Amino acid sequence: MDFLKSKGWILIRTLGKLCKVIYPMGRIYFISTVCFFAVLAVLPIVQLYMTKLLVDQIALIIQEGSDQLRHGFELLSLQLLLFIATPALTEISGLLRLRWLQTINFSFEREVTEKAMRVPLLAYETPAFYDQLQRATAGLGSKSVSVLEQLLTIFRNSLTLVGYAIVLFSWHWLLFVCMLAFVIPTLLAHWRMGRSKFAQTIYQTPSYRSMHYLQHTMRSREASKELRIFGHGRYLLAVWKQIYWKTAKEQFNLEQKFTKIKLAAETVSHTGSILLIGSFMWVGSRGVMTIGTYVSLYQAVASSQSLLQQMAGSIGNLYEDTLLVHDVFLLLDAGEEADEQAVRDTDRYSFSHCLQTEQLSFCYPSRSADTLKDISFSIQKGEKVAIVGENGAGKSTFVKCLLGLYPATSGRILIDGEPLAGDRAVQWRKQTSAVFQDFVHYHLTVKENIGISRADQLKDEEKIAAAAAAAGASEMIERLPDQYDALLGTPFVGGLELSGGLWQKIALSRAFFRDSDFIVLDEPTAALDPMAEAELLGKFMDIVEQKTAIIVTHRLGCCMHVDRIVVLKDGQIVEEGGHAALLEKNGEYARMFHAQAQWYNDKSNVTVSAT
Ligand SMILES: Nc1ncnc2c1ncn2[C@@H]1O[C@H](COP(=O)(O)OP(=O)(O)OP(=O)(O)O)[C@@H](O)[C@H]1O
Repeated sequence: MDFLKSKGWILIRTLGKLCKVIYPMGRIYFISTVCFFAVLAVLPIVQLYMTKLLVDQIALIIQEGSDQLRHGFELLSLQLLLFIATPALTEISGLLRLRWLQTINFSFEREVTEKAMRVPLLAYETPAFYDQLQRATAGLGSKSVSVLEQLLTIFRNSLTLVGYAIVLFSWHWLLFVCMLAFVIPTLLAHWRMGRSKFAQTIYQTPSYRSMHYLQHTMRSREASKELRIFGHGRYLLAVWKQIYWKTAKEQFNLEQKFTKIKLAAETVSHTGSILLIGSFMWVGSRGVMTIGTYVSLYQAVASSQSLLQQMAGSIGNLYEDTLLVHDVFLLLDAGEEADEQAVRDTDRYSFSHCLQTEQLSFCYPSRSADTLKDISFSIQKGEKVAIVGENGAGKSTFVKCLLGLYPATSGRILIDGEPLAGDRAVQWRKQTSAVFQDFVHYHLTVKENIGISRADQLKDEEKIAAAAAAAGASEMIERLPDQYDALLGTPFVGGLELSGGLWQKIALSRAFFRDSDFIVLDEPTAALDPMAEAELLGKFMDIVEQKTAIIVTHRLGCCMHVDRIVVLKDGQIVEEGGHAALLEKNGEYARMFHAQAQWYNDKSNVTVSAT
């Protein structure tokens, strides 16, 4: 908000930057659009001159008779040409402009999307980032285009105005100066309105996000079941309605306030123009002016007044839109993780020894207390470790730190003794693979769902089939009508919906498809049936044989297969060791294990006693 204070400077800088960014996006369109605008700017002046010639010629024909007719028809032919040329040029320039604007829109949409994929993951933990992203999504392309259109309109109107100014100057210099003075109140009104509207957009962004969220929830497939069972649609609708009318009222009030100011300003401007035209009538009454001159002066005053009003509006809109574009440029200039493209495959770093953390602490930006506290941990290349602990212990957060997705708030994460940051973090991620708890259901084909973890190998059908087999998904895929080409997800025509467990198998296949040294599986069997879980865990060690693997799980049965178990509690490691050793220790792990085992035993007891 600081930049609201230094408004003029921001405006100039942002416009300069916008032109610099936009020019390379379509040089030909840029130059041709400017040329067309220049020609279209001159045409009204030519028309004004033509009107004067025609009116004077008609007066001559009335006075002198048919001798003057021939020249009159010549002038009419020119007038016809002008009538045809003006709309033709307008249409052609409109088409050119459309193509140019499409190019700009595409480039900016792509930039914002790429930016969203490149910012550090931690940005997604701050509401300010979502606000900025929402504004950018709501239209960097269209706002930039609007800025350009305003600029071009101002440029075209200025050129036309120069023509009118010459006509007015030719009579008296004071005429044009008066015209300029009359429009100053309107200009100030639009300028202030532009600034206020921008401030309102910034202020209302969180409300807009809330509205979008509520609308999405009420219309989404995910929430549709609960909405019908719990019937809370009316409640959500009422919340949405309250926010909608609050923001709408604020906008209406602002518009109402400025409508009054604009009307007052325009009244001043129109009164001034009428006074000027009245003065022409007075001069005309003294016989100093031809009828043609009177008509052209009248037209020059009326048209330049309308142009100046339009320009005042355009300047106000330009101001508002430029501030919004500046806000989006702030997002585009925000810090990024090291550039994935720049960290080339040839720079690929090979994990050879050990991943470790030294007194690692991590705090989410929205929280005051550390989620991970002072964790010192290491995993050797090839080792398989299970991380267990109660809900909220910090398991998922910890593995995200190990994957280089979150940076340490204090302490260090080291890969083969080197800190995990910058290029090294990007290089490290190229060697990692993961299945997160909230893995994505891509509404793409089965093949794409599996192969996008190595998009460059998407055509390797054998490898895709092998990854599916490793995750126990082959049989299910082969039963689908189009097998690996089947489209998943019902939102699109022909899409198939899978069960939760089958989606999880697809997510596992995706993780296995990626050639990675390090793999993290966060609750990989949560949605699997007992048979599928047993099958996956049975061959898990074979699948990850060559890899370093971490499995986060609440199903403690699978801990028997790993080399080491780490128990997290309140963001700290409280126990570490093998299954047997931890049971013998009779601590946190043993307590959790027995709680689960007892449940199975109790059930089996019930079954036994019942039979
Ligand atoms: N994005 C976030 N922003 C703020 N706090 C978060 C965020 N994600 C998780 N937390 C908090 O961090 C703590 C640890 O969460 P985490 O998901 O790492 O636990 P977990 O051990 O994986 O839990 P579970 O077994 O339920 O999956 C919790 O108190 C949680 O509320």
